[in-house]
Amino acid sequence: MAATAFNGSIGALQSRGYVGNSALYQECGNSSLRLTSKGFQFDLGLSGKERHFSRKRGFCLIQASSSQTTVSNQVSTPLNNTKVDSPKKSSEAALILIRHGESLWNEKNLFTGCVDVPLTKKGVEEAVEAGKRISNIPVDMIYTSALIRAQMTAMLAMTQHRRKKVPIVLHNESEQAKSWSRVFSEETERQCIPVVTAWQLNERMYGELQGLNKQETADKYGKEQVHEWRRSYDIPPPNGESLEMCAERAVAYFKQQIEPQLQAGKNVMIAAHGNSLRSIIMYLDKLTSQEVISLELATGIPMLYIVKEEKYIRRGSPAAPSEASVYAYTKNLARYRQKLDEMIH
Ligand SMILES: O=C(O)[C@@H](CO)OP(=O)(O)O
Repeated sequence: MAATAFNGSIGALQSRGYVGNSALYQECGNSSLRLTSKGFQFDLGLSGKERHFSRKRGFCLIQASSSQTTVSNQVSTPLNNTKVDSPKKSSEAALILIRHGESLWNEKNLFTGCVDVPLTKKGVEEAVEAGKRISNIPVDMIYTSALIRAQMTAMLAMTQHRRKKVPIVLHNESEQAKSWSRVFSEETERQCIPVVTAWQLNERMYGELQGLNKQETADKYGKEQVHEWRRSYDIPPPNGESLEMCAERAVAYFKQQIEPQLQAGKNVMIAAHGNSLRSIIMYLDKLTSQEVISLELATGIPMLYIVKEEKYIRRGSPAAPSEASVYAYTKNLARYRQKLDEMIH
């Protein structure tokens, strides 16, 4: 793990969220302190009180925490020898994926596919909870499927966002719809998050299984056959889409419409479905058709990726809004967190 120079105090690191509940401080030389926290390492120049603190304790472990961290050692440091405060253009971006909360047909254990079923009360609560987990992560654009359960999830999640920008569904289906939904204030537009709805992100079309009970179908056709229909890569359910067919539209849409936004540094949230997201994750994580069989997504759990130099770095699910380590992933996120804190306090 490479250490990096940081021009600031320990307090500054703490307030930016790089140092959380547990950190290993180690003196290295007269005036510097090496700090290891959340899989990151920083060399701190010390002055006065801080030098005294480190001398006194030498090598110490600060109070351990119960909060889990999703940082992995893949990323050595977010700072790259740059001051956190100095703004620098970067094409790093955050990508949040959320499978919709529980729907009324999830609850009844029915194959849903492209049938447009709303959320249950539990699904609403899951979406709100998901929103809390990502409430500190910047969102510039939202993509949802054309189905109400994904749209409800996105909107409910955004009610929890600290930045309080207003998600606005774009209506580009006709020239009239476009012109009738125009906003005439640039300032108001800046306070909005465009929401693009796309059928290509819809759940995989389940064909003649739509509306059938999953357990009864397994009893009738056998557990293995039903598992093949539900999870295999290239075997479609009767008259429906296989995951491969679903990927042909969902991943193509992701590459054509969403990837360019990420490459331009926009932070994107996608609210979609078990199988359309499985196909996108297969692309992001370069999973094989064998590996994707065991990929299962829970309802209402946000997953974070950092997009850096055209690579997707999976960061798992932020455990809580106070999950400080999320902001150590990129300089932009660190700056955003700092600004947000300044705005709110
Ligand atoms: O019924 C569906 O549309 C999907 C998602 O709920 O089910 P499965 O998990 O079987 O792919």
